[in-house]
Amino acid sequence: MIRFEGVTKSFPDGTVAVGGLDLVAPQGQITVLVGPSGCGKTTSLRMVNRMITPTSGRITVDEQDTATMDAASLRRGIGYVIQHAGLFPHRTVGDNVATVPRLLGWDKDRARARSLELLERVGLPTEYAGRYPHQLSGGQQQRVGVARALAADPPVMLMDEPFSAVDPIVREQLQEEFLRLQGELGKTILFVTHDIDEAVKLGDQVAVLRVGGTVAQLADPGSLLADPYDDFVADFVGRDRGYRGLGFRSAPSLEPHDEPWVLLGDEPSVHARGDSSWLLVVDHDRKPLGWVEPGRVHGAVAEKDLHRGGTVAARDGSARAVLDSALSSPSGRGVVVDRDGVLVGTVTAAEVVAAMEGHRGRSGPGGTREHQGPQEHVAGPADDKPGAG
Ligand SMILES: Nc1ncnc2c1ncn2[C@@H]1O[C@H](COP(=O)(O)OP(=O)(O)OP(=O)(O)O)[C@@H](O)[C@H]1O
Repeated sequence: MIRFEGVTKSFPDGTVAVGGLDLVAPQGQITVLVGPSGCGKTTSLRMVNRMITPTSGRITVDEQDTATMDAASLRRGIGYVIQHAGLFPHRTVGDNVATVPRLLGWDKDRARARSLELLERVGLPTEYAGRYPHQLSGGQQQRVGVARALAADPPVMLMDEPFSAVDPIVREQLQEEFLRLQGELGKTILFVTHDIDEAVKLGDQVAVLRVGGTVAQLADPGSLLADPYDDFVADFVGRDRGYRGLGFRSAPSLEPHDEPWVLLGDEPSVHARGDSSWLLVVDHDRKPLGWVEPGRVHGAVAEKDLHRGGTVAARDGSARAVLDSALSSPSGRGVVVDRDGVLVGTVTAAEVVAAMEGHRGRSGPGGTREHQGPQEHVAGPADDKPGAG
């Protein structure tokens, strides 16, 4: 656990980068610091491993006051990942990953074995151990950066915009893999980003900071999108937050309809066509492949006949995924599958919305108000807030 208690940082030129930060990053969770440029995210992060010394206040890591610890050993016990990975250019990838284990006195063979294990873990071929950083793509370098931070198995990780310097597709892959890895490792992570979408995707909790380095709101991602504390947070969280917030609500319980289907390679029989101008195509495991217009298919259904635009939603997935499957389906019927990807049936957007409205009627508007407010306590009544309601 990382705890900030009334932490401030003023630089000699008078800039107050952090103006009294109170925040707890709980054990085994990802806490994201997000906010506009210059709001003190990086400064806050770097005070944890004492690359920057706080002006006042206290930071503890697992209840130990960092100010009383030896700075070098504090840093060795904390994984640190930065934008552009910050790899040593003249050291091989393997040696980069082995940096902290070697500093900790591990022998060469053990450090090397650990290095190879970690490269595999972050999805890189072990042959890359012999390469130099410039021989890797940006995304691969970031993976090495993560491997290096994990090398000595630190319980705490600080990550400063680690995925910002790569293109959106690679970034998404890195985020997915990071979440998978965290699912296995359960580190206590403080993660800095300026990208609210990244924050709500990765954070167990998200702290939105104001310029001056104070917490405007600390909340889980679903609550942040459903109930921003004030106009600043609402603006920062951005447009489409109602729709994006559905990503954090479970799919409403509704019974999908049986959907007629045809096997790829078979001819659509009159029975399979049903009344619709669209027919669902599945494989031998009854996993959906796409939709066809039976009137345009001559003979057996072939790959080239398939419309693949529709998304597929897991029955126990998010409300957003189920609604999207209906909205993206050419037939207007969203495909719902079970955990193995096997067809369960279809739902329409109107049915999904009706089910969500029914649920809202039972639970009241606005979702939860837990986790709201600037510093971990419930803020004043909603009516007092500018722009509330
Ligand atoms: N060494 C320094 N001397 C003076 N001011 C500094 C110093 N380092 C940072 N600052 C100022 O402190 C404030 C916070 O900087 P910080 O880098 O923590 O912000 P940030 O939220 O990480 O920003 P960004 O998203 O743009 O990286 C900024 O106004 C910055 O200019």
